[in-house]
Amino acid sequence: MPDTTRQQKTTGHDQATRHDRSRQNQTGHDQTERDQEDLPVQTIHFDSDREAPDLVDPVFEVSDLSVFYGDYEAVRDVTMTIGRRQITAMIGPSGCGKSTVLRCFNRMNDLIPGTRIAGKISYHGQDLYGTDVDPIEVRRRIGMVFQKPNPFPKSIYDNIAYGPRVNGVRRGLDDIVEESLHEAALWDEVKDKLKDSALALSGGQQQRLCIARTIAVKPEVILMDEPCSALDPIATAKIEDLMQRLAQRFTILIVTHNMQQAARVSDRTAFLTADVDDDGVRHGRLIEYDITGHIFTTPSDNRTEAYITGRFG
Ligand SMILES: Nc1ncnc2c1ncn2[C@@H]1O[C@H](COP(=O)(O)OP(=O)(O)OP(=O)(O)O)[C@@H](O)[C@H]1O
Repeated sequence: MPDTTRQQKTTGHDQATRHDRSRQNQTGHDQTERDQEDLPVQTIHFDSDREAPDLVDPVFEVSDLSVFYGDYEAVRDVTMTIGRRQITAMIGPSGCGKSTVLRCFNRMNDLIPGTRIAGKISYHGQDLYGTDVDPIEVRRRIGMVFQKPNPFPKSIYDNIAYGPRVNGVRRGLDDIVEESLHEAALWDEVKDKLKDSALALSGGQQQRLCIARTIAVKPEVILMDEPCSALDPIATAKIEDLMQRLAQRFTILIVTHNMQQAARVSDRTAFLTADVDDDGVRHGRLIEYDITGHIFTTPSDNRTEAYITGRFG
């Protein structure tokens, strides 16, 4: 394919080096990579002026994490540190274990029978899976927003008030509801219909309602599992704007299939993929974890390069 048909992925990235790496990919890696010469290179826009965050104040430290569903080791040996008030994206091809890893951060996998982990996740230095840790309290501090908006079949008000009520809050609910809806950038759209059913909202509004519901119990961390995959581009843009604002107060981890989204919103990006062991079993692995700008401009691993340029996955 002539070079003129290739799009420049990011500013300042060396075309010759990229081409050389591509050749290595062709010869060096697994069969999931497609024929690179036939495919256009994907354009990922990355704001290169964005400040690179450091990890001086980690919220989570993950070491040698493996996750098993029964005997099946779905994810193997993940080690990464999650910075406070940063947005960390997890990207990678379908089935590489992104959601599996995400669910470990608030022990949601505990709810799936037969699931266990090996290795360690520390939360502010404490073993998240320690025997003295209450998983319910973990899920209050580390909230989750799912792929499909899932409001309760209740009023907008009662959706937001639900979590605080369960936690025993009886006073000041009106303020909590208003603040949470403000923080989720939904207040102006719903302030006159708080008693209406949440199910009457649009998909994008429902997802912001779910974010407001998560915020209402005052978590420190918000996990988002493909939060925009069911939304149109306008609703997606609103959620992305919202994430940027929420990151001033919350630590956010997001799983996304949308690499542009990871490049647009995240401070750090983890690239996972699945490889096949000698027994023919696929295991998810963390290939590369770095500042998002590095992942999308100068990835260290050929497989990351191949994935972000659309050559496999
Ligand atoms: N509840 C479960 N029981 C058994 N295996 C599971 C379960 N959930 C996921 N798996 C397996 O674990 C592996 C990783 O799945 P996971 O859903 O975490 O990947 P993913 O990268 O999030 O995929 P996708 O991008 O398609 O959502 C897959 O092989 C999947 O089939």
